[in-house]
Amino acid sequence: MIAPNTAPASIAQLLVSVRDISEASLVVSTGIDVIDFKEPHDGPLAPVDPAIWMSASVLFPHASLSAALGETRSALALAARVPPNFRFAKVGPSGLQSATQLERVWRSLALPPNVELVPVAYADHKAADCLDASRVLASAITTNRRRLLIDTFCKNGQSLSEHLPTAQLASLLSDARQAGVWVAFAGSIKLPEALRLHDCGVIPDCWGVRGDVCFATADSSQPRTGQLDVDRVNRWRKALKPSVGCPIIPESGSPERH
Ligand SMILES: O=C[C@H](O)COP(=O)(O)O
Repeated sequence: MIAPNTAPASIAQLLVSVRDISEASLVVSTGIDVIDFKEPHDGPLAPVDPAIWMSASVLFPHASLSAALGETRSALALAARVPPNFRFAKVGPSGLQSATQLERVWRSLALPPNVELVPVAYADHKAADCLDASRVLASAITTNRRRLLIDTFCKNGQSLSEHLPTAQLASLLSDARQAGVWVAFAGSIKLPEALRLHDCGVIPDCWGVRGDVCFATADSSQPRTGQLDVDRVNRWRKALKPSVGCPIIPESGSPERH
């Protein structure tokens, strides 16, 4: 077992990426923690149409909502359009090769005051032409960010732990925990892989999934472009939180039903 220096969270949150209101409606009552809007056909963090964000902000006002904003150019263009009651906005670092560049982009995002930036690090950072996860984490810590999502840039079926060995994931988690940074793991992660990491004591604060909660597609390397399968979402939710009922639990408040 690889034990991070500080105690891991025993129950991780679950973020599920959806592409539209109909998929969001399917998951809102499943007990997942974050509903993340992302267009899986267009890349690792592609934004959906901002009109979908607006509808979600009205239809699911009590859910923890997240928007993928893409990489630098689209994130800068879209940040101000994220609805003020969204909780998170995820921004990718591709093409940013220095901490100075990365931190400048983060600073320049005109997000509404209560929408928290979730900086993203790519496990396959060379393919994304950017800093590696430990350097993105270091920037997050020095600029007092509270969140980090470690994802994969290439969505070709290779998962997070095929790019980063378990010991490295444990070390990133340990460094993040010591600095009080919440970490989500994503990147073509399948439930058995998450459970294996749990068994090793490598437990992030949150798991982010898309491909593993979709119906199979004709192209097995692209499961994330399939249709969302609520049974698979429930399988993840039950595996992570066997005793939790159906509420979405805002981090700062008490459970609320929808
Ligand atoms: O933020 C999480 C991602 O949407 C995960 O997507 P994926 O499981 O298809 O890599």
